[in-house]
Amino acid sequence: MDVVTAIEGGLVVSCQAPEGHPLRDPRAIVLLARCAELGGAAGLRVNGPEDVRAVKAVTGLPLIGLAKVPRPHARPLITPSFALCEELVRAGADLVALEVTAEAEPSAGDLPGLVERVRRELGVPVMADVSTAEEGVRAWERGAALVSTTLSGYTPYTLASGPEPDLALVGELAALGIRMVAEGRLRTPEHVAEAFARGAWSVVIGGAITDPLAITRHLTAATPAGSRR
Ligand SMILES: CC(=O)N[C@H](C=O)[C@@H](O)[C@H](O)[C@H](O)COP(=O)(O)O
Repeated sequence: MDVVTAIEGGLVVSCQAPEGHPLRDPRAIVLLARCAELGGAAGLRVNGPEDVRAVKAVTGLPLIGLAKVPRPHARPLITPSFALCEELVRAGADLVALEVTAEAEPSAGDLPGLVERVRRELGVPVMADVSTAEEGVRAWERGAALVSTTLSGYTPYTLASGPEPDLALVGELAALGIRMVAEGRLRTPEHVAEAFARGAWSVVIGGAITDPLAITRHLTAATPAGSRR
């Protein structure tokens, strides 16, 4: 079965940990991936060729690879070059996630063109991480197999969108026939059900599953001791 079909109607778990996080170790990412697989995940989303290679060695689940490129005083860009896509595929990614945003385009170049090129030259489907409907439509028209709401709330022109996932964007683009992935700030079964009710192809969840540091902080803040800190 192809990777896009394999994740239809399922949960993809994003197993990532940034520099400085206690789980920033490929061995820890592998353990998170194994938990996700045992828990019934339909796929995995993994950052960087090193982690992709490590996870690929222990699971048969469809593997979405991305490569975050850090920037000073700004969020990292998601896979902003063909060379990074090539590395991810060499490491075992079945599908490449790359951003198609107006924010990245001035430095990264023609991102819808990159979608097309990756599909044609590397022979893998592309998940376009976008922040607006316009970006989603541009990516879809140039051959993205999936469009994900990953960056809604993270580009300067969408920062006002708040703590909830942008499920309205899922619904808006799914209504146009675009294969949509709901990603970013999903935390509850209700978020998951709502995403599918609005036409999502699949959902991606990261921190709510794979970041015990953030979950602990969130819960300690509700304790008397935590709120005194
Ligand atoms: C904005 C950005 O760079 N998002 C990244 C994309 O890969 C990851 O840091 C997120 O964890 C992932 O999108 C899942 O989202 P959440 O962790 O909210 O469930």
